[in-house]
Amino acid sequence: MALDQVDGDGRFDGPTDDVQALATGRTFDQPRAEAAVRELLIAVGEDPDRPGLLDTPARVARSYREIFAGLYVEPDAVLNTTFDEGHQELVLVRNIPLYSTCEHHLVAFHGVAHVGYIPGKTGQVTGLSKLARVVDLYAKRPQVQERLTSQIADAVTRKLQPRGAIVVVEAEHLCMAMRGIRKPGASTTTSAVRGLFQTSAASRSEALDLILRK
Ligand SMILES: Nc1nc2c(ncn2[C@@H]2O[C@H](COP(=O)(O)OP(=O)(O)OP(=O)(O)O)[C@@H](O)[C@H]2O)c(=O)[nH]1
Ligand SMILES: [Zn+2]
Repeated sequence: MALDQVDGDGRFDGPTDDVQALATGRTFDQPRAEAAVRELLIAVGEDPDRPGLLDTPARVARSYREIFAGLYVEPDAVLNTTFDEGHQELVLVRNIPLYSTCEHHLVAFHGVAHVGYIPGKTGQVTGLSKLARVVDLYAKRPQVQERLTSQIADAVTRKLQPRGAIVVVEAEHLCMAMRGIRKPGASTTTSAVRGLFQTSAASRSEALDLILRK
């Protein structure tokens, strides 16, 4: 499967077979999104026919296509690429930049994700970039931070069958910064642990020490 043909924005450049293997069955409706943005501009009291806004509906629609690219791709498929390294200890990718969209307000939350796992008996590992791709694809959906964190941990557990998986997400929610309660700088940390990290406090705290080390 040619996963590198799935760009960060979810566009497919590969042959049809690859698209079928990865597609979720959802599609993006560009004309409908454009019409909705035009309606929204009218609803907020703007004139969508003034020169500065003429291209805005099409532009915003394309932007949504990119921001929600993870709706059209099956994230698990990213983890189909594995290889046998016989490695039996922690693999941890820290500080994976993350941009997602709060499903309550459709504004951004952004920060970093840390993804770690201890390979299963066979020592089967995946490419490091694949962990970042899974983060990216689940982030590019309407989300809440808790679900995003769990979905990443569950995908790693399902696909790699590791002895344990741990995911920590640290993010700032613009819905709490630019509006509403207006607390810029407030940071939310969520974690999801699976397998050994649930049962062994020592393994969990060792991983958390490494993850949160500055
Ligand atoms: N648990 C959780 N809450 C979130 C997340 N993103 C946004 N929220 C919260 O979702 C809640 C939605 O609350 P509502 O009362 O329905 O909406 P609202 O009137 O716009 O709320 P305010 O943001 O407090 O103005 C808010 O408290 C947000 O802070 C998230 O990822 N996880
Ligand atoms: Zn929000």
